[in-house]
Amino acid sequence: MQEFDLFVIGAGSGGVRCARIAAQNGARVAIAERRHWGGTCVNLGCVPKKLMVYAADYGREIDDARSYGWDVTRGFHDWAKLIDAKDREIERLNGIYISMLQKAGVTLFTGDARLVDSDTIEIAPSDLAPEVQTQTVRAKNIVIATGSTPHRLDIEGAEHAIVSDDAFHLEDRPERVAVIGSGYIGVEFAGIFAGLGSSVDLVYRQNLPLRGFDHELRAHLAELLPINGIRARHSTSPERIEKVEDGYRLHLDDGVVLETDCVFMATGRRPNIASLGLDRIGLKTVDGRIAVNAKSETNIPNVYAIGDVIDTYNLTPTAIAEGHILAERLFGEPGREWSFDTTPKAVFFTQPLASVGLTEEEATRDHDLEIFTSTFTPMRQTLSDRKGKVLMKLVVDAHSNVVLGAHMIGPDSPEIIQGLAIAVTAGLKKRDFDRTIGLHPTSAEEFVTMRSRTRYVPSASGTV
Ligand SMILES: Cc1cc2nc3c(=O)[nH]c(=O)nc-3n(C[C@H](O)[C@H](O)[C@H](O)COP(=O)(O)OP(=O)(O)OC[C@H]3O[C@@H](n4cnc5c(N)ncnc54)[C@H](O)[C@@H]3O)c2cc1C
Ligand SMILES: NC(=O)c1ccc[n+]([C@@H]2O[C@H](COP(=O)([O-])OP(=O)(O)OC[C@H]3O[C@@H](n4cnc5c(N)ncnc54)[C@H](O)[C@@H]3O)[C@@H](O)[C@H]2O)c1
Repeated sequence: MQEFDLFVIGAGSGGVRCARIAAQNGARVAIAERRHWGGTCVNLGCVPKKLMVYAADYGREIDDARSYGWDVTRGFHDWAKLIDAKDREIERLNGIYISMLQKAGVTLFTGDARLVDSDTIEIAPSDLAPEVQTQTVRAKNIVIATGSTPHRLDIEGAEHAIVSDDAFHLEDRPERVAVIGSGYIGVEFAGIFAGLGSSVDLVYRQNLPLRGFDHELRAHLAELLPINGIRARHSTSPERIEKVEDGYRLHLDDGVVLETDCVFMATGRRPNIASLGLDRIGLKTVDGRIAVNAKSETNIPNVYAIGDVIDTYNLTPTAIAEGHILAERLFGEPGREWSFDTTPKAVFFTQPLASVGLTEEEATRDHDLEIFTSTFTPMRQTLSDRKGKVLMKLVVDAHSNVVLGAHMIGPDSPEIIQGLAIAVTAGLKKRDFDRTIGLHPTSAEEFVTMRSRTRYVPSASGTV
């Protein structure tokens, strides 16, 4: 039987990084993948999503170019061509992931891996390689990096709905789409479909989209939805989906019935733990996720878990960081520190949103706050008369002057907030922002020229 120092289950963002760094530190490493090399981000997540966001952006840019003197009209968008080009790019990336692992000396297994006991793994044939023989191997350490899968609501007719995995492979673009859920995926795909010409309804339970983001940003996003051709159906939940001759009817609990060609459930994801044989070794789970401590350790010595399967941050850079730290701790020099608390986040909507640090609602629990905001029309939109203002916001501790959070909705906000994430991670003060000279003319310079405080917010706990 083959034996390894480390066996990684799942070749996604976290697993690939963990395997590569461990192998580069001299460990004998193997990795198993059952579906697609590179995992969700590369195949059914960040990468294809961003390519589709770009596709939608081009349509608007063609419209706006006319105001700048270009004699162009928005023609027909060829959905099949986009999907084909996207698939070719992803195939290229799959190859890069495979060769990167091989170059690092990692042994690759294609198939469905499960635990036989705490140091034995069985790899059975999967859809990616139905012809392979079942194999059993041994490993001193096992990392579970199996990611997550879209969750479907348990309502009548749920089988008629698509989830994000399907959205990347639709043969045609639906003319009418009803998106359920206003988290990351719901908001991003509402923007993609509307941008490409579909008629979009966004159905969500709360009064504002994107729970968890800064309230002021969420309110601003709610104003931008109709400007971008999206009908917000807020404060309502889906009851059932009915198949009708020319599509579907989505029945909502406020009595509204939406006629649509496609119901898209963007209602969260669940960790992939079902087929891993966790019960067999007594591995502890909590609410469907693998329970780990701050060192990615499970309750079974030498079995670790990272990424979406632990359901903590559920982002690619955090899965990568967890994999890297773990590999260095097990086989190398534990080196760098990573600041998970200041993980920046972005939602790639038509006017993207991005945030780093605390929201006003989070910060006010323990801090007296000074809030700085700026709302303006970006210069690029002035000639084109495109609607939709930029909102920028700094959340500052009133006593220490430390910038606790930076938030923005508007063009290029993810690129701008990535830079500001360094400042927030470094604990810089508002006066450091103030002494920074602007880069003109940009939208970003507004972050260093917000001089007048918009409001003072005393701590909600009243104890500061
Ligand atoms: C539509 C969408 C858009 C997203 N956009 C972004 C974004 O813009 N930015 C961002 O930071 N994050 C984004 N994410 C989230 C990001 O993709 C995930 O957080 C990230 O991929 C998690 O990495 P992971 O390694 O934990 O899991 P994954 O990347 O999901 O990898 C897990 C791998 O394990 C394999 N596997 C599972 N079980 C087994 C088994 N038993 N045997 C063998 N292999 C197995 C799976 O096939 C998969 O390839 C997006 C997600 C989605 C769905
Ligand atoms: N840009 C990015 O970084 C990015 C993009 C896409 C996905 N992701 C990651 O993938 C994860 C999954 O994305 P997601 O959008 O599916 O999940 P999410 O948790 O962000 O949003 C889920 C949505 O479904 C709704 N919902 C859940 N149960 C419901 C019910 N019973 N009835 C009605 N509505 C219900 C929620 O209210 C919410 O609006 C995200 O949390 C994020 O970590 C990140």
